[in-house]
Amino acid sequence: MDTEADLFYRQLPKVELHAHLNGSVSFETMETLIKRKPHLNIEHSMTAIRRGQRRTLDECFQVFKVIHQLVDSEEDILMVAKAVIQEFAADGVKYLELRSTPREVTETGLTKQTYIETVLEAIRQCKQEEVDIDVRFLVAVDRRHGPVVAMETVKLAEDFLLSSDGVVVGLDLSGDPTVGHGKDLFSALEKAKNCGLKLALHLSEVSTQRDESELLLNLPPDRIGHGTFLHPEVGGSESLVEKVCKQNIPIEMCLTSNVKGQTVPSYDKHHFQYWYKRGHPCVLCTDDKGVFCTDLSQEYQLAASTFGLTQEAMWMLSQQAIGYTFAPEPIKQRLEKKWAELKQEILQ
Ligand SMILES: CNc1ncnc2c1ncn2[C@@H]1O[C@H](COP(=O)(O)O)[C@@H](O)[C@H]1O
Ligand SMILES: [Zn+2]
Repeated sequence: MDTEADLFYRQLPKVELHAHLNGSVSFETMETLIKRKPHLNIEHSMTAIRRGQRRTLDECFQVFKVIHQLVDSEEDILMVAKAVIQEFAADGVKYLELRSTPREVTETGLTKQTYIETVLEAIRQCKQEEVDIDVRFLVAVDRRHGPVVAMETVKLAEDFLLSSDGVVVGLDLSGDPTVGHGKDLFSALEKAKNCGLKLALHLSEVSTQRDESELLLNLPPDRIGHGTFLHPEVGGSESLVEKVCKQNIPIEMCLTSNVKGQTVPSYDKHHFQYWYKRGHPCVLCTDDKGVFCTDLSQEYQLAASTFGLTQEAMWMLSQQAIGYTFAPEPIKQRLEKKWAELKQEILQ
């Protein structure tokens, strides 16, 4: 049965800024995908990491390979994206920045261009169906694919920035953090920034990325994903912390993802504590709600119970996230208004 706290966190209006499309596919949608492609012999246990289970980060990336086999056509992408948007809305998310890596699949005729178009179509259909959520899209660069692909992806993202009516707002850098070096991607990222794309970069997700983060912070990114190993206590450095603080770069924090992916040893050791205590901009996110079996309400509740934060403090945290979105000013004002209207009703 739901407790009063469960209800509060579900009702709390929320902003989700770090969600990978194919990592966000729910159990129910996965069921449909598995049934559609029985020849692949994929079981649920291969696409999600359940309660109490842990995986190495490397094993997490194997999971994405399996999911990509299941989601490989325009039809799949449309279904998955619509379902993910509806699920976030049902969880009380009022503003969502979804990110995904455009893929090409010869067998199904999928191109990177149609991949993005299909995600945008899903966003359009949800809007038309009056799903109560504002959705924007970040085109993702998979670091494993190297500088040439990165540059191509930036060009594609730039086209959509100009033609998507404000839906495409930025660029994400993600993929296995143990592969490649950010120095090879610097010029692509710089180009993206110069053409007006906002940058949300996975930084210092593992401990071996110190030099890379030092370099990429010079861009600077508009938001940081994870930033798990930036501070000196875990092998980062004062200089990294100083760069992040001076430029006041918000950090996207994904508690369950980091604990299940074992880059953080336990919830109470999560670096949210370090940055939150300093009053640094922090935003709670899910990362991959399907793979890690979570949702944003749960992440808020988890942070509150782990770090002893009041409902008032959690309200503040969700409201402040509006300021860290890549949405234009009028949208931010609309969200602020929504939060103000709901406050009396929800926060007693
Ligand atoms: C767990 N921490 C993580 N660290 C880095 N990259 C991650 C990630 N979780 C997901 N991705 C990135 O998102 C892709 C899946 O969604 P899309 O196919 O793009 O929608 C993964 O292949 C990886 O590149
Ligand atoms: Zn991520």
